Amino acid sequence: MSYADQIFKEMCRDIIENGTSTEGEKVRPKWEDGTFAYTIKRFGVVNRYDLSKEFPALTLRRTGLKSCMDEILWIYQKKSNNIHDLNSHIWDEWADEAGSIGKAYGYQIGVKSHYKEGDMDQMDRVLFDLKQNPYSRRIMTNTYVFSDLSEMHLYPCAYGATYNVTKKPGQEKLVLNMVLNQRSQDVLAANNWNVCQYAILLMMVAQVCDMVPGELLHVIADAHIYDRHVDIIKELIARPEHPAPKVWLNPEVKDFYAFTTDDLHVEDYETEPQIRDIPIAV
Ligand SMILES: Nc1nc(=O)c2c([nH]1)NC[C@@H]1CN(c3ccc(C(=O)N[C@@H](CCC(=O)O)C(=O)O)cc3)CN21
Ligand SMILES: O=c1ccn([C@H]2C[C@H](O)[C@@H](COP(=O)(O)O)O2)c(=O)[nH]1
Repeated sequence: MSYADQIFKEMCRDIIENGTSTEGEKVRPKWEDGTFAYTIKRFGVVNRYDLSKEFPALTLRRTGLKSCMDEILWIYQKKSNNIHDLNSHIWDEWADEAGSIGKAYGYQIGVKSHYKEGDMDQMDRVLFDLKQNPYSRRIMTNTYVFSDLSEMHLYPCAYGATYNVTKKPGQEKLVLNMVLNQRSQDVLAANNWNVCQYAILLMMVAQVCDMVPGELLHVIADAHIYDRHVDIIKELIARPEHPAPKVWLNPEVKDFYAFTTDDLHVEDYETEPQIRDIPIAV
């Protein structure tokens, strides 16, 4: 059975049983009808996924893996902050008339910094370091740039990815691991979405650096279930589980900038029915 389902079920039970309600607190997001969107929240959730064992897709309902990858390419490969470069509509509510979400996500990944080897943006620096100095403990991206927050339409939620390489005795290739730091997580709408996204990013980066993907450690400060999602979550975690799907990338791709969603292959992804029209707090 998919390990991601078990982690998800345990996390949701923990939030419902041991979390606290934000009702009555001053909260930011609202539902479409203007009422405040309260949550049950749990501070400090840490989940660990081992990509060498299986891909961390939920089978309790289907995660749109191609759409996940499309958003991750939007941020880390196209380095775009414009929804016209994205094939899904998940960011529409946060875009202005020109389609921009402000100086968030992809914009920050594309900002160049000066290094002694020359000027590089955040993603190029990660690829450079992993190839030149793989055992460095300084390989990361960060989109939570304080000086630009006032120009972001939504502050980055999954804001930091730290890459860390391990050398396993007897194993030919180096293992690439990642810590994903997230300050805020809408568990129903985006937990498995974010997990699968960064799993795919880790697989892409490992492949172009001739490494194998290892562990993805997901650190969440505020893991929450919105009030209008609680009953949906209760029904979801009562569902049966299926085995994890087989997910792989086209092995021919050796350049990070050459990947497209056509290079993602998914087989045997058996799931419980999709939940349509999940309300999103804006
Ligand atoms: N309240 C809230 N939750 C979020 O997850 C979220 C935000 N706001 N704001 C910015 C982005 C947008 N995100 C979203 C928005 C919508 C879906 C959503 O409707 N997902 C559908 C499937 C969409 C698809 O496959 O194309 C789902 O069934 O989960 C997911 C993530 C994640 N982020
Ligand atoms: O990748 C994402 C982006 C957004 N979210 C969720 C987490 C929160 O529910 C909202 C953002 O609201 P804040 O008040 O800024 O925390 O969006 C997510 O889970 N994953």
